[in-house]
Amino acid sequence: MFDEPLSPIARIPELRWLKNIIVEKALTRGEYLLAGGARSDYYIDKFRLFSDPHILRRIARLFSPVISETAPDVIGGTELGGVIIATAVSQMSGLPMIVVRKQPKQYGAFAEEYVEGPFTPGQHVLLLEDVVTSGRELLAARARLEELNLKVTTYAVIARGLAPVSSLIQFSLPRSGPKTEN
Ligand SMILES: O=P(O)(O)OC[C@H]1O[C@H](OP(=O)(O)OP(=O)(O)O)[C@H](O)[C@@H]1O
Ligand SMILES: O=C(O)c1cc(=O)[nH]c(=O)[nH]1
Repeated sequence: MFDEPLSPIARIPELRWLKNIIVEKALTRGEYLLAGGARSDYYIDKFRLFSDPHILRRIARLFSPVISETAPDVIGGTELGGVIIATAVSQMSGLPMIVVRKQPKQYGAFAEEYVEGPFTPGQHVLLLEDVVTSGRELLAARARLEELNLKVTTYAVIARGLAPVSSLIQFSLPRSGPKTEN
């Protein structure tokens, strides 16, 4: 399915690379309000990663063992960053892609719908998110798909909080450094 599938062992240095590239390119320090309402003194600016085609492609490849293990019919992406990841993974895997909006579209053929893209009830969706902190956005997106009778496996690139969500890496800073306050 993939041009050069990564074995589980090969993934370990790749995950080290992912952590290093986050620190090098995407980690910023300051006082931030996060999507879930918590405050944090660091922020992972994921678009600094996804805007680089080489980095995005390499992140997408990290999902190849996840796809082999879960065998989804469709890749799902959460608005906005999850859609970028899902698109890259769809390109890599050849699997079709659907998107889950934060708010329903107000017009057009999909008015009032949260989910766009072709699917069949009963299909298995691998729903991808970029960064998970509380898990609220990802679980809301998952519920939207389940309402449409889809089976869902959720997976994030980065989990930075305590939410019980599978992810490529769990990112945290040392205790003496900045941390999220919930
Ligand atoms: O786990 P949670 O506490 O729900 O927070 C994580 C959410 O925060 C980010 O969304 P944001 O609105 O920053 O991202 P976007 O730019 O991708 O829309 C991220 O993409 C998740 O959707
Ligand atoms: O929880 C968030 O809103 C969040 C944290 C983070 O580090 N990066 C991001 O894109 N969102």
